[in-house]
Amino acid sequence: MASATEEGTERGSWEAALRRLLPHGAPLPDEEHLDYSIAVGCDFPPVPHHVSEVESLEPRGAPASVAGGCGHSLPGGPRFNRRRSGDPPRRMPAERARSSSVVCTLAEPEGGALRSGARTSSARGISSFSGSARPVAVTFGAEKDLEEDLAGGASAPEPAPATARERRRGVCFRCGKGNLLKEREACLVCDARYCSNCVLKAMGSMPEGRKCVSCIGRPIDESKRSGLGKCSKMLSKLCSPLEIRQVMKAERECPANQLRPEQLVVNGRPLQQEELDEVLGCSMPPQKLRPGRYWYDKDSGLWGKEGERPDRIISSKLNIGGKLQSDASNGNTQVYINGREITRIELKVLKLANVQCPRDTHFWVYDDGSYEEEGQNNIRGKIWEKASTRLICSLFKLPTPPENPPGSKEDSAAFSVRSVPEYLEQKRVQKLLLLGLEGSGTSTIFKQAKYLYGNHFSSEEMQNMKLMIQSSLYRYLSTLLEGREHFEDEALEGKRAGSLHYNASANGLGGSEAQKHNECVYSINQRLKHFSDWLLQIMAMGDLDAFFPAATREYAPVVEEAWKHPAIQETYKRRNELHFLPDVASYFLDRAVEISSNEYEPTEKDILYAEGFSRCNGLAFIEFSLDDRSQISQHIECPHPQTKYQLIRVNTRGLNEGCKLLEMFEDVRAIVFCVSLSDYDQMWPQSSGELCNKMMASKDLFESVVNHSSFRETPFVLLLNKYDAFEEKISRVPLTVCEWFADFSPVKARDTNQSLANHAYYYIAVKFKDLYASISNRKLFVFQMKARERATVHEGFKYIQEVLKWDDVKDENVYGILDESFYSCQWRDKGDVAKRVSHLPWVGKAPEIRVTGLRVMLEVRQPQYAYSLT
Ligand SMILES: Nc1nc2c(ncn2[C@@H]2O[C@H](COP(=O)(O)OP(=O)(O)OP(=O)(O)O)[C@@H](O)[C@H]2O)c(=O)[nH]1
Ligand SMILES: [Mg+2]
Repeated sequence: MASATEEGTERGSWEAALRRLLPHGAPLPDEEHLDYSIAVGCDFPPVPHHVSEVESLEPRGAPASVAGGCGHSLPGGPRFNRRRSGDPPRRMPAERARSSSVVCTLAEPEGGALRSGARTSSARGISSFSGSARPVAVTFGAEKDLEEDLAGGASAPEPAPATARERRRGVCFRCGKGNLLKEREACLVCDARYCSNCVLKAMGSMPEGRKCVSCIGRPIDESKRSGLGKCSKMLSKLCSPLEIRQVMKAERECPANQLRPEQLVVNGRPLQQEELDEVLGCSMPPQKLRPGRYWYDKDSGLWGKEGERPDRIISSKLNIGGKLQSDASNGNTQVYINGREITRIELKVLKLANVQCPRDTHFWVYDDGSYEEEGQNNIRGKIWEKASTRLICSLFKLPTPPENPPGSKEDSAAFSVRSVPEYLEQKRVQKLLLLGLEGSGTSTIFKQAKYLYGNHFSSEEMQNMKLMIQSSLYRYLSTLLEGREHFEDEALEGKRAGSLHYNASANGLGGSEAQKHNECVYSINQRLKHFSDWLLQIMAMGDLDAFFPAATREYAPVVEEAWKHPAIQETYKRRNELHFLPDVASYFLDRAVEISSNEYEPTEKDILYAEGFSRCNGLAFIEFSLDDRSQISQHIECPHPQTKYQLIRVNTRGLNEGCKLLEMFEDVRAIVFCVSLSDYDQMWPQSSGELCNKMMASKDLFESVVNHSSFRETPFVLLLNKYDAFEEKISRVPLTVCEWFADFSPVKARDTNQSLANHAYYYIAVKFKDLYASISNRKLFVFQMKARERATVHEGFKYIQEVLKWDDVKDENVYGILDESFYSCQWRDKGDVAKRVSHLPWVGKAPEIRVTGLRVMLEVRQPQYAYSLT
């Protein structure tokens, strides 16, 4: 009875409700034909988390675009699910946890990562969310995954849904609009990409950073780890700086985005949570750690990927992972460090650092770099002590311990672990190897690059440069004094031989008269003679650096006196005969006293005019970018990272010491070889000590580098430098003094109305091109330079950049037309091209300008030149 009454009441209530909805007087349908959805839909507001509780649409089977959901609203507006009003909502515990986290985030921004400053975006998140009731169920994916996630399960982080990845790049996952050129913000978990209109709606208040609301709590896609905390340009336009800071902080620091211990396997064993804490909490943790298998040498602190060479040094003595295995880094050198067989590159660097390591040597290396042979109890030195070793290590991507380890007195706050410089981790670093015979201008180009691209000289480098300039004064003076002695002997000899008669009668003359006849324009007084003998002796013993600069101030007045002495000035007039006296000698000797003073600070010009870069090391490098985007602030990640160049300069001394050094540069992107045009009449001591023409010496060096097996596939750019000095010299000294240029005909220059220097320049360029073509089947790129003029150095680097771009696409044969140009460039429009080439002295007639695809191609050919070659 009771149940009959209940049934009657229930029936009465739905009939009443239905009657209210139907037109007045319309008959009620019988129960079989009732459509429940009308009434039920009204009972359930279109709030996403309520909707998601309903499981009637089989989320597993839903297409991924819906299941991935991520804010992508379905056409046709809100959709409700069929459910009988009496049915209790059924949901999994995991689902409940997930949806409540969403609710909390959205409803209480203060409780999430975004506090007061973040309200705008969270508010936006809420309104949009309720406005577009999102499809069902959806995002909350498979129950199993959820359970695992919440339990901090042992499985690897769930990859982003494949369908999300497969989506076309330019299409927004929410509004479906596509535009390849527009930036998209991607979810760190599922890689769903959103346009600027949708990103805040899809990601809400971002309590864990850039994740779709539905991905909150899930581990990130590991490939995105390096981008954590780096804001995009799009987001920086949408949110206030404070909001950005908080979102980025949350992205970096929230627990869900952290590595899990089992993702790290060290020496063959997955880490425990305490071990991970120890690694991350030590004073020198491995930066930018990613999941993977690593080896760790707890004695030295060396750390690397399993099967690879070490890539950083972290704190030593950490109790983590298993035991270090001998094959941890896959070395095959039969040389061992702390039980690990080291790799070939480590062995090479050890050899360069003068560590004796024949086969079957077992070393113990400690965290301060000191090392000893196993069982010998005798520290033999410190591996990373010398600056040159550190430099070589960083060039070859081997780590070195920091100079001021954290916690040391010097600088604990400013410490940053940069065992491998950051740029080496970026793929877009292009190494350029700058080579050339001594004096060709490589240091000048290097220094100009420092000035040009904001890499200023450190105080240590300035001090080095100052000492170098001060000691060169003595080198120049000693060359002059030596020349003077030689010229004096020559003159007196001539005098004696020329007047035998005079000599005979001179025997009868008094002392002062006789002395007069033993003098000539090259003679100096007794005091200077003493100084000269002393200096020349020091030079002969190679002790210059031991005496100077300590003695610079003391002797400065004598240097000045000697330089101004008529005998030295006479000697200087014959400087063409003094092969080791560079042009800059007078520039510095004129200011001997000023330069020798303690207060002397080299000017920019002094630095550029000084020879070389530093006295000791033959190897130097800098890194720079040529794109004009340097002003982009550091915390805004550029969607297309700038191409960085690493300019590595090796001087000839470095080359002589070991062409083996060149082997280690096989990964350079281009060889930039520098030749001084004005060397054609200079002499140069060969390794045998014999003098040869300096241009010939340059040619030999060029040939040996082109022939080097490491550079078979490497583009070559030849910089023909010192065009200014060459222009001045060519009218005085014929090019034919150099045997290689014996067939040069200046007459043809007159025929073609070119300047002699211009004509000679092309002649030399083609000589090098021909030489190159006889060895390599690649093409030689030639650029004319005046390295003392900064603008031409910048042009030179731009040119190199274009060569590399060309090299990247050449196989696609887009630029096949470039075959024989001396100077080929791609610029944005023809006007730009014309402007850029107009100042180049060798652009004879109007250059040929072609439009190829999106770019303008410039080709400059020299038809006249072809004729003068025949
Ligand atoms: N006139 C002129 N002098 C230049 C030019 N480029 C470099 N020099 C000068 O040539 C001298 C030697 O140049 P460096 O740059 O030291 O030559 P390098 O190739 O580095 O030689 P090392 O450092 O000695 O191996 C310096 O005095 C420079 O100022 C140039 O284009 N024109
Ligand atoms: Mg030099």
